[in-house]
Amino acid sequence: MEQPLLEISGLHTSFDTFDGKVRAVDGVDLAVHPGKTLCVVGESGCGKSVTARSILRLIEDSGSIDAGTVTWNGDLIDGTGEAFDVLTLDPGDKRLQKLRGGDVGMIFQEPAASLLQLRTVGAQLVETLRLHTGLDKKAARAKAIELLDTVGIPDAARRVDAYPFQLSGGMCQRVMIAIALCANPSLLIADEPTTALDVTTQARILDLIRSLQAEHRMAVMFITHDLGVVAELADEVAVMYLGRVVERASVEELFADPKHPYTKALLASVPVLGRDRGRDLPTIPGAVPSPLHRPSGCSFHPRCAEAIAGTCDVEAPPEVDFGNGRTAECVLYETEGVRA
Ligand SMILES: Nc1ncnc2c1ncn2[C@@H]1O[C@H](COP(=O)(O)OP(=O)(O)OP(=O)(O)O)[C@@H](O)[C@H]1O
Repeated sequence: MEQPLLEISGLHTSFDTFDGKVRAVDGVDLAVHPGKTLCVVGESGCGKSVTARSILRLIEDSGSIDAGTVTWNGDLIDGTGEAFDVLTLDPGDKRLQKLRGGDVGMIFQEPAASLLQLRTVGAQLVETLRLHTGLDKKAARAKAIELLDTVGIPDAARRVDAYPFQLSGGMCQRVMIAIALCANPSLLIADEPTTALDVTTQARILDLIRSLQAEHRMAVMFITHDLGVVAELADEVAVMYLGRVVERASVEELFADPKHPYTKALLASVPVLGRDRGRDLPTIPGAVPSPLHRPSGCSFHPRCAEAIAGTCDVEAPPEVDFGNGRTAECVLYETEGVRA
């Protein structure tokens, strides 16, 4: 397979809280390839957002990235420089600024919280454009209007002077996408960007991301708990549970032959039209435990339908490597693959 654009290895991120140290991300390995979409999926609280924010070191003061590497190969791939570890860069390093909002665009779940409410969308776009592209004010404004038009904002020449509070949630999300795309990023990190939107707007935004990706060969890391979105968008999938990636597979393999009992349970809880009407869908018993009270052995064992007493509650599960980038962290496959 082609060299990854971004490689995360052994990432540990934690937060200091009154109740103790929360190990939100507890040894994550991931790779995103140029032009491909990696979907990171899992229930709320599994560490998806903290993983995404750790990539650009956008972690609150109470948090710290304790270990791991985040290797950016973008400059190596496009021939402008070397690969480097984002986590070891000095905070003032130009490469970090170039990544944030430049080579890596980010869109978040709540556009209203990410956009400045008292500045026009045009001003926010122009500022980002000037920072990353060096355009003068007039050219940046023209580009801002063009971008708003690209993301499907009707009457962009007028809306460029609107304030975020004058726009609908779907429009604000499109503005966020326009800002994220300002500098033609090689990677777009999208953290549940459509969760708060109605299904029609959601479908439009997914279409938009897909078409922009096809045009620019942009890689996408898409965080979601919605397996319907995964089926539509993903090339590769990483399933996260309690701060770890418990299964990695191509989207076809994941849906056709899920390995980890957690993945199986997630898939079983999605309705299938024509099959599940009038039937109760299985749900995963219990809830994701707090990382403060991590179960012993395999973290999923208290909720697992296939847990083996005396093993899964005692021993950390092995990471089994099935080849071709497919892995599962589960003792059930110990004899099938190679221990990674
Ligand atoms: N600033 C913080 N202080 C303390 N704990 C935090 C902080 N941010 C996140 N966490 C904890 O880290 C864990 C992972 O959170 P994260 O937001 O990454 O999960 P998620 O899988 O993205 O969930 P969601 O889909 O709800 O966003 C959770 O237990 C969360 O409570």
